[in-house]
Amino acid sequence: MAGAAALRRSARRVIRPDEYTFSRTLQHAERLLSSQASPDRGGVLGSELGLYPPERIRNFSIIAHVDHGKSTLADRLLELTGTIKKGHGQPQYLDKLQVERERGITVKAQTATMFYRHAPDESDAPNYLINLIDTPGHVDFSYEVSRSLAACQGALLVVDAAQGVQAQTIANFYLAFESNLSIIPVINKIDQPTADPDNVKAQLKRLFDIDPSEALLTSAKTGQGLSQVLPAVIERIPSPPGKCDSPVRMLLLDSYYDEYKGVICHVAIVDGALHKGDKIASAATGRTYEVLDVGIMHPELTPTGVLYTGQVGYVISGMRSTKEARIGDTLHQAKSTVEPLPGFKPARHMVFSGLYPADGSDFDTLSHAIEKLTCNDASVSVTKETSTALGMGFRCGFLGLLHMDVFHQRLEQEHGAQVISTIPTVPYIFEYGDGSKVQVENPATLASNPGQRIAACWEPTVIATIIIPSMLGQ
Ligand SMILES: Nc1nc2c(ncn2[C@@H]2O[C@H](COP(=O)(O)OP(=O)(O)OP(=O)(O)O)[C@@H](O)[C@H]2O)c(=O)[nH]1
Repeated sequence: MAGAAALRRSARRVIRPDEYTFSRTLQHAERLLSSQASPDRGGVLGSELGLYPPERIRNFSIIAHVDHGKSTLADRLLELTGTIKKGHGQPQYLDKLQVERERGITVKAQTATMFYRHAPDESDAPNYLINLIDTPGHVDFSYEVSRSLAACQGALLVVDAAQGVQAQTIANFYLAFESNLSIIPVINKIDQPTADPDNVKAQLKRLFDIDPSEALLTSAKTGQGLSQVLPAVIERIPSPPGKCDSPVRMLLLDSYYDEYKGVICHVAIVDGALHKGDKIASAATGRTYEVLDVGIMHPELTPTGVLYTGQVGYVISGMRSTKEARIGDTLHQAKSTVEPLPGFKPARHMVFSGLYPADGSDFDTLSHAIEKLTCNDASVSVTKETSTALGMGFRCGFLGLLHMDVFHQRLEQEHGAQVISTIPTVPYIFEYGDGSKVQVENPATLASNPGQRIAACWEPTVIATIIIPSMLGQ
């Protein structure tokens, strides 16, 4: 235990006259030691999490237009806090899917817990627990963004210093604004020769009424200005609300299926504490489960045995399929009655397409692949359909064309399915002479002779606001 002795020594070296500092530093070292001794119990962080009451927790998202640098900024923050090693050789760490890496886009929101030391505490032990949620920038995935924001009290609004405010900056700003989040503007990529931070500050003032003095100027590439980011998170974003001594109540943010571990739910603990072995119930289905494993994303699944009020982490509770893990559901202590949390707006499917196996005999393989993938992407709707030309297949609803493309690519890459997809269509509503209406997602399902006259037909329209630079408007 030479390492243990060194840790103890380093803990003692930083002892200050202040007793609180002393005990925290020593406790931190002890936790590290116990984790080294029993890594499988979740170690480092098990009982250490108890050192972070809600006032020492910050939960925030990074929101931005696509490619403005969210994932790179997230990498830098993870490095700054020692959550990942510098030069870990895997840029955009939180972009884990192959499709995300190939296309350079974030598709799925990801969470990471960081431990950070913020003045005025004098010890060198971390004194804040910060949960960072990296969200997708493309409009098709705004459903992921709004879900993530429900677990946050604040957001970094990242804007490219050269491109300025773009369409998704506006859409994401309003998502965060409507969720009452504290917004910290971050003007990123100031290293670029065409960067014009003053112009971006003026845009932020004009469009969102953000005081220019609030903007942080950063380069996630060179590291310039990054040291201001986490202090701003701590000083400007409120701590999560919640009652520590109430029975446990948590919001189910996301779920995915792991071949070995089963359904893994991401949760935000709103009230109380959740321990391994606890019995919990779903407010949506009434089913009860035993907590088999619980922990944080640090940045990978790290068992801790417990999660306290205000913390964000994962729970494994023997759910068989992600259909049981309804996103937006409230999980709570079994046998207690609790007020369910508000949940989320359901996903609205904008585009429908038929998916068929390239070889008709592979229907079962495709069916299996779709089932597995929808376990990790609950925003896709799936119904079976049959086409005279293509045989048995599925009609799937997506949030947009990019979402459809990404789903298709994931089916092929992650599940080895060979897929033919039909031309995407939008849902239509037909109204008959008697006033009855029918929504049609697949042209084949519209009765060719319904026995009545079609009085009207509607297709989706959007109410759009077009914002263009004033130069082009003249
Ligand atoms: N010059 C410069 N380039 C940057 C900076 N930050 C990020 N980039 C680059 O900008 C590109 C997009 O960065 P990402 O971090 O993937 O952007 P994102 O906002 O996460 O993109 P999505 O996940 O698709 O929404 C990458 O090529 C980065 O290397 C910066 O501060 N300066």
